[in-house]
Amino acid sequence: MSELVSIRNLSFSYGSTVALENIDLSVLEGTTLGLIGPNGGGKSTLMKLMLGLLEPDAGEIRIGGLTPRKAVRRGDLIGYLPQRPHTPKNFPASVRQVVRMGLSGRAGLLHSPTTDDFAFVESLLTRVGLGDLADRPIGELSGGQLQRVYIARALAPRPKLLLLDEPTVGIDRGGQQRFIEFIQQLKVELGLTLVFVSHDLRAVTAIADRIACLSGTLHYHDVPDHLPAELVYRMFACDLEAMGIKGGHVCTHGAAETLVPIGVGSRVAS
Ligand SMILES: Nc1ncnc2c1ncn2[C@@H]1O[C@H](COP(=O)(O)OP(=O)(O)OP(=O)(O)O)[C@@H](O)[C@H]1O
Repeated sequence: MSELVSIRNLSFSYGSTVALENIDLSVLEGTTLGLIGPNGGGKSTLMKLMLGLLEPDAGEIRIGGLTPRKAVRRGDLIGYLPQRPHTPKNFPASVRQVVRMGLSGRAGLLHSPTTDDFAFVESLLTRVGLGDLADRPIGELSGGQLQRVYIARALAPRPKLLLLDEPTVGIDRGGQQRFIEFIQQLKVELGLTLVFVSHDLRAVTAIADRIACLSGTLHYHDVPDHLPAELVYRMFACDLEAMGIKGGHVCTHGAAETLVPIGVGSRVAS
């Protein structure tokens, strides 16, 4: 598997507030990276850097070998599902029209969407379970249905990488489970690579091949099964076992703030 996202020695500050320091991360093609961390840990900042909305102070990010800005401009590399997509009430567009808007990135490459692109949108509408609602004004949809519209829109240009920012916020437990199954299925069907930011440890550990834990620096980058229970307890004040999550060994480091940041492929020692 080749590396689709490569982050090397990345640092970023907002003025005097250091948000990210010396981050090394990689995401292999066809895998899912779950990004976790406490509030203010730098997850959103990393997303913004990956989308080219912020520029690193030091280090670099490459997506498919390109800088994030170039990767976004290419149109068919990165899809993004924002945390709470804004839908103006009475927005005068149908579900199909909103999903087709996602083709504009790809159209930038090809000048105008092809019949093939439109056919792909139709197949996406079916895949996300909105085939019967394609002509419905989006103002009439439920929150869960709207979320599917925006996933389909993000996938319309056929990106290799889909960035999901807290996609299960505001969804009930059953809905979260269905969403996880749904996104896993889409990933397999479309051959996607996913980066999934979430506070929902259950969702992240269920979906991710690897977990990255950020709190200014990188505290963990490895498979979910080795996630140290102690690290989770200190960072999130919650108990892996009580949550029914299969966690790893107990971490012997001190408080989260004093944990030693780790490098790519390694994990906090037991
Ligand atoms: N626009 C901004 N200006 C100044 N500081 C900022 C700005 N955005 C974020 N920060 C700071 O950068 C740090 C990282 O914030 P970031 O939003 O990336 O964390 P996060 O992990 O996404 O948090 P949360 O889980 O609460 O969404 C925090 O200290 C935050 O206060």
